[in-house]
Amino acid sequence: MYMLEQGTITIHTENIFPIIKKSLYTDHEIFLRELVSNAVDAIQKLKMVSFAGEVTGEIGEPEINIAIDKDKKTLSITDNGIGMTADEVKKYINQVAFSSAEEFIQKYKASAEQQIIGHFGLGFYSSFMVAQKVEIDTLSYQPGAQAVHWSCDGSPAFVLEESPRTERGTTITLTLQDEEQEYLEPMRIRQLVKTYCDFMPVSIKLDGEVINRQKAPWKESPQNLTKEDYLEFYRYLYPFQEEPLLWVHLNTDYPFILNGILYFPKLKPDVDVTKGQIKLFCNQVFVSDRCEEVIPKFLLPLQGVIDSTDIPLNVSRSALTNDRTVRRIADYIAKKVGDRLKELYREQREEYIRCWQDVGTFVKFGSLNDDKFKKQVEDIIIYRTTANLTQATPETPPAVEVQSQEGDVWQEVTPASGEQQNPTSQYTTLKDYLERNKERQENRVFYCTDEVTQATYVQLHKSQGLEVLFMDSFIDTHFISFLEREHPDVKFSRVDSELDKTLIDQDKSGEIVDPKTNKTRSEQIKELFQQALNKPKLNIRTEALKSDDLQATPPAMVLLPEVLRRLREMNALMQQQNVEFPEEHVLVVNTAHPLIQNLTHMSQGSIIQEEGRSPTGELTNLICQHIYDLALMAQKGFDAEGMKTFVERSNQVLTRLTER
Ligand SMILES: Nc1ncnc2c1ncn2[C@@H]1O[C@H](COP(=O)(O)OP(=O)(O)OP(=O)(O)O)[C@@H](O)[C@H]1O
Repeated sequence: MYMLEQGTITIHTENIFPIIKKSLYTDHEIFLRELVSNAVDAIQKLKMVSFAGEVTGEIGEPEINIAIDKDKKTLSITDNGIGMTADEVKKYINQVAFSSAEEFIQKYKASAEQQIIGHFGLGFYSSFMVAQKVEIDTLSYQPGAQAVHWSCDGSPAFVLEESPRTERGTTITLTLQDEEQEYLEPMRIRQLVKTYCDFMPVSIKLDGEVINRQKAPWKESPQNLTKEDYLEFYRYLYPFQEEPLLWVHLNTDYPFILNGILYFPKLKPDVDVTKGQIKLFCNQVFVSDRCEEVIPKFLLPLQGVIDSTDIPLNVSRSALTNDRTVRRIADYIAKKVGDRLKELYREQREEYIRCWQDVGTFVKFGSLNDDKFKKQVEDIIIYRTTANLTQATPETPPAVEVQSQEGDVWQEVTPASGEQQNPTSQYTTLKDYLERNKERQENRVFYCTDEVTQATYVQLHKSQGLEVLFMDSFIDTHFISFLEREHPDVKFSRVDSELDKTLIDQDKSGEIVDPKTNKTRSEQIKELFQQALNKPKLNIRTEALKSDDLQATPPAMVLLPEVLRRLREMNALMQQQNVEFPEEHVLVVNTAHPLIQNLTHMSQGSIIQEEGRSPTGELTNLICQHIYDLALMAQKGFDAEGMKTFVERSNQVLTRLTER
């Protein structure tokens, strides 16, 4: 073989390879991505010169072949791309590749300790991380080109000679180092190709079998993809996961190039919302599983793919966070997500409602964190309400979306899966709520944070025509504070924080004064409870609650004023623990309830008795305590002692009642 040249690669750092190897200690496997990327580039360059009419004849089917020779301990990557002439090898390999190697090391040292995303674009020399010897065998597409063979054993010395190769293209052969023999295992190579090269647009073969997918759906135009295509791609990316709720296809080339598909997953309580799940690609080459820097914080739980050549990849993560383009990309993503949600709200309301439970969390979190996003979505934030906004009865839920005359409220359709919320649930925006209720409760919002424990309170409001919003997702506590800042004139009260005057029957308190004691009925009841409960800090109030069905209203209710409750919630948050239910709460005794009325009659019988044991008086006390416990139950659970007392007292009361 004719020797063309023997020489040393001009680099300024003596023996660059040990440094490369050490710098990238954990990331050796990426050499394959780099070599396959070069092969894809070579094929694309050939296509370009062929389009330009510079190639005579057919260029054939482009492909990349990976071959393993366990005996020789070699791994080779062959492409039928553009190839290189001897001069090009000298220029691109000896000079370009190695000067970029040097540059990389300088950069790497400068940002020591800093993690660099995916060590992307390290290029040809990264093969020295795993190889003790690297050979290039190549034939350029140029007419009459001489094939050449280059080899280098890891020292700066190289050999360049003529090669008998007759096929256009390039073969890179690595003789693997002893400790890198894992790359002789076909399984390992398959796994690497699947990770890094799955969506590269050229078929990659191992032992004659194509092992990559090639098609990158995010590069397609959204018009060409069906719902099933998106779902299929999702299942491929995240096998064994529940179907995503919806997706956003990103597609822009100005002012930066960005493609991608982002999926809204169904949120799991155990999901780590600080850890991104989106895969970052650069020109269909996988770069990293982590690209938190590029995604707005509130969208981190999204899944899917983004692909951009405009994200700088060989910089530290902190540099990336501060990069202007990256910040603009993050803004763009937020905007696109907002647009998609608005579109869904406008065009597929029932679908929007179906997803709201999960999507709403993103939207609220985003509104809290991103002012621009907030402005975008503020009109599409919805709340489940107690209002009956349509005529449909629960037995015959409509099969399609029903809009009211105003066009601003709607009825949810029966969800296909059946596991969604109550099909008769209705939703409203805050704006519509305020508008609808402005006559009766201007600038006042009643809300419920727990449908089960606050059921009595909700029922009471509902029965008097007061509309209650359900704000029961974990983010809502913060979100209510946010809404209050946004709407300073609107007052938000939880249903159990106070009694609106609408709920109280002002006439019924029309008081009969007992001639014997000179006290009103209400005063007697209050005293009765004060004595029975003996809690100086408890504020006992008597009110006649309005009701259409006396049995459905409670005999008593515990109220915790909004301010007090929030203070307590804040303390709990800060101390990371449950804070005791404050003793300074309000007990409203419902003088209109038959139980309370019976109680006064009963106690009157006992009060006038002479001092000493009074069985009726004791029973009255027990019942008062019991009524209080029942009311308290809506606010807090029992501790062990409380539970024991409650059960014992229940039995005692029942026994006494049956004795009579
Ligand atoms: N398989 C190949 N076929 C043809 N030319 C190649 C091949 N591999 C490498 N080259 C040439 O060698 C040059 C240097 O490659 P190297 O991988 O170091 O850097 P790069 O591909 O230019 O950039 P990057 O750092 O993004 O990988 C390439 O630009 C290309 O001209």
